[in-house]
Amino acid sequence: MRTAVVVGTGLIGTSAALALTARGITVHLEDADPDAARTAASLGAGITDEIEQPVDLAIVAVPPALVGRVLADCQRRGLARCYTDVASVKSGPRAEVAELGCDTTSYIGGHPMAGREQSGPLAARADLFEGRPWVLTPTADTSTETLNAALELVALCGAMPVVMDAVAHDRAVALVSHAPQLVSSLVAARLENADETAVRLAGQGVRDVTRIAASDPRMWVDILSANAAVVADVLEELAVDLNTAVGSLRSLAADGAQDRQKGTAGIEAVMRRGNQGQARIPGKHGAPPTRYETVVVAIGDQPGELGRLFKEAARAGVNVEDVAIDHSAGRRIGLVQLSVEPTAVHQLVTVLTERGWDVRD
Ligand SMILES: NC(=O)C1=CN([C@@H]2O[C@H](COP(=O)(O)OP(=O)(O)OC[C@H]3O[C@@H](n4cnc5c(N)ncnc54)[C@H](O)[C@@H]3O)[C@@H](O)[C@H]2O)C=CC1
Ligand SMILES: O=C(O)C(=O)Cc1ccc(O)cc1
Repeated sequence: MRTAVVVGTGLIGTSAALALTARGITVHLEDADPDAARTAASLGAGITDEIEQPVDLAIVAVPPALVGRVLADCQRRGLARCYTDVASVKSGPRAEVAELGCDTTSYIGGHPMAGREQSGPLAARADLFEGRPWVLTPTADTSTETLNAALELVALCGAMPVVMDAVAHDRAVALVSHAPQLVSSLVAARLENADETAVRLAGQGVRDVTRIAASDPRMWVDILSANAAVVADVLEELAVDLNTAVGSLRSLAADGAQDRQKGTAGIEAVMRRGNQGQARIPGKHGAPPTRYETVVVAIGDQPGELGRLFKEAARAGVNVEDVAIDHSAGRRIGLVQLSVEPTAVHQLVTVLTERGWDVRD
């Protein structure tokens, strides 16, 4: 691939454009909002010049409900030889593409499984898709040239291609992305009118569960509208589990020993099922799930502390797999949780302690 056009230069379009530009591809940028295209260009994602000859690949990165119309328009203008999109749902856009009479040989559905809570070009990152699955949904119509162009796009973005049927894709993302988004928002919504004294106690657990509750509501209305029935099915099953958990808690709160035993068994069962499900989530770069151990280090709330800590870990020959920081309410220290391979814990704790760091048990 030598040339491409990104139509819709928001978070996802600009991230893809940055990755392609970094690999020497000439990327044209278009957006219904000229400011968005100009901003993407100023970030080094490509150029806003008119397209004079059809480019190798057009990447349609607009909200799901617009994919069909925008693709039809791009094909009418003869922008590219091959076309793909990045929408978070695949069945609706596929049906619209067919209804609008688009050329289905030169179009393949796509969905990179990576995102951020923010929207727009300023939130874009060239490495957003690095090591992440990127679903492609070819049909019997899809030409080999189109499939190959999409596979090249995925490779150039550092992602891993996963070929799926559109309906299976929508069911899968309802489970692993769309329902979790709503659950995160619902948990965060409980905090809306909560007492300040309660919210101040928030620790890493609630931060983890509510991180994606900061997402853009308009984008999620678009995504959920396009997969509403399937997500409703997932949440209905969740509601059954939720009611069972409530029943177990009521039993635990009751006086009788038998009730309490039943409650304990119920809660233990749900926790164990959760352990099993969580253990199935793939690790970094799609590797099998890895169990990391956490080393907690207290650091002063001053510039450079975190950098110094990472340097010490590197000097100890320990790879930090993940990091989270818990700020102590009202105190000027942060508790840094370094996730490392279990075999590296001893070495890291020894080195950090020797060098005067406040390592917590
Ligand atoms: N945000 C996320 O975490 C992820 C989003 N996606 C999908 O990527 C697509 C884009 O989402 P984001 O980049 O997050 O949204 P965004 O809101 O950051 O960007 C969308 C862009 O499309 C432009 N646009 C709207 N109508 C247009 C039209 N008719 N012609 C040209 N441009 C038009 C908007 O002006 C905006 O700049 C959506 O289909 C979304 O489902 C996929 C993976 C992750
Ligand atoms: O933030 C995360 O962990 C995500 O999973 C983001 C995300 C949002 C929408 C998508 O269609 C794909 C990925």
